[in-house]
Amino acid sequence: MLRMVRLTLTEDVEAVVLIVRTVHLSQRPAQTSQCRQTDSDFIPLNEERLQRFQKALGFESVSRDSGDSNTDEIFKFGEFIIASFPHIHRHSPLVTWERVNNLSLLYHIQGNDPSLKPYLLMAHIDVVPVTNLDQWDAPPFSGEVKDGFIYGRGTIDDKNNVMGILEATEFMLSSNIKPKRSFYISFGHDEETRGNAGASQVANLLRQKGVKEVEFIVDEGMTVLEGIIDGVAGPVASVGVTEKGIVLLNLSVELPPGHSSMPPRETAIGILARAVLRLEENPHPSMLGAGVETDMFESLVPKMSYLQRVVISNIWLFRYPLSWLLSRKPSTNAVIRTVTAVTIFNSGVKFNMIPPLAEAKVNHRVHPSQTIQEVVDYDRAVINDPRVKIEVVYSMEPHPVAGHGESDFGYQVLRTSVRQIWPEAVVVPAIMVGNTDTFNFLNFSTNVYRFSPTHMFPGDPERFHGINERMSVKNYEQVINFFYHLIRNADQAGLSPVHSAHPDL
Ligand SMILES: CCCCCCCC/C=C\CCCCCCCC(=O)NCC(=O)O
Ligand SMILES: [Zn+2]
Ligand SMILES: [Zn+2]
Repeated sequence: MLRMVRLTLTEDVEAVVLIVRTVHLSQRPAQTSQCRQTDSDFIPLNEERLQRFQKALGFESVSRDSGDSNTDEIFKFGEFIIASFPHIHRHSPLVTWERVNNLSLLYHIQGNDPSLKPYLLMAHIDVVPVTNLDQWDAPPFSGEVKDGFIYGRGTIDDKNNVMGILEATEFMLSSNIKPKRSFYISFGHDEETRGNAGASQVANLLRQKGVKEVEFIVDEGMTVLEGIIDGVAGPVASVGVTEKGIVLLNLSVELPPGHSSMPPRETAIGILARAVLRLEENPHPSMLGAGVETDMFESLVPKMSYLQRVVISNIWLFRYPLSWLLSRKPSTNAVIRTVTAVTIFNSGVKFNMIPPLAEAKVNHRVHPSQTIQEVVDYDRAVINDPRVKIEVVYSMEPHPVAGHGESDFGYQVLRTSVRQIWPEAVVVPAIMVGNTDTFNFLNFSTNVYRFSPTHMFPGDPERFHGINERMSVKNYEQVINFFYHLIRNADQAGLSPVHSAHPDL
């Protein structure tokens, strides 16, 4: 009897804690409101603009590995950009631009208020190679439109952002609109192979020019997600306010070669296969509750049912079941832990020779609550086999967390711009699960945001570096208008929105 009473009391106390915490979160201030709409605020996706994007997708500007890319195609894509946007490249006295290291591009657009610190927009002009050609619904370098979707490598990574930024800037200049705040645009040419010859050189050049600081930076990143986070209805604009680290490991096993008719009990292939299997079967622990993902879930509260609010408002209590739920999908799993991908596996010389060497590349994307050292130590313990040599090929620690509060100007400019294009969206801070060129620019600003105005539905995250990369025609129009609104909003002294989305968007 006594025990029963004690249990009831404990449950009551927990219930009160849950209710208090839930109420507190749901009382957060509402997000930005919408405002007046005028026609000059909207850039229609006419045939000319659509065709420019399709042509951009036609360049096979592929990066395969450091120093191994289609430089001819990348250069031609640059020439196409220069020829296609006359106000940016020829007519406007406000713009200075140059090629950097022959293949990347840097622009400066002069604003008329020198007291405002400039900002930086980034994107990259290279793409990853195409695989599984026979499974594409349209040729990957065609830019073909099928059932309302534009198909092609680069439609979401990252020619959408390159062309969207250019269209928005060209429209502004051709409409004789002069920005108040200066801005830079950087288009790196080797982001897909770590950006050492592209964005890194652009950063060096900016430093040489005496640029020490920018107000904020926006590069490719997380997206507008709909139906992807279980139980959350409507669009969620996830803005990467930090970025996962990366570590590339080379695992190798060396054993004496010999005749396959007299094999040893274990081969280098078998030993290495067991090591990578152990890594796959022992994922790094969930870091849920330790960082930005907590802010993300708390910002989602307005989109949730009462029961979900209770869970999200008390992650400390529901950490384990919530981690289990999120782990089921690769896209949500990537947000809560350091992930492990065995991406290359090589061995064997001849069918009747015992292999002298087996090698594998293991690519980790490191959660911001962990360090590279912790990840390598964990792997070593999991593999637990001294015959497997573990070498770090390269690594980068996770990025610092950018401000994402009510008074963080860059974040609010992004949030306002998103809400003007997707009025029903909730804007949430998030961890960028992939990597970007921003690591070259971290010394220029603490306000670094990784966001692509790509509207994604279930099945779409797999299109990154995958099969049937595509973007809807309507979404490409939103991309252009998102960047246009962002450029206009960055001119405001305060944070209140000035434009609203076109009704057709
Ligand atoms: C609970 C939160 C759910 C989040 C779901 C995430 C859905 C995925 C959406 C966007 C992911 C963008 C990642 C793509 C990375 C693109 C950049 C890139 O390729 N960089 C190079 C590299 O990382 O190797
Ligand atoms: Zn990219
Ligand atoms: Zn990519």
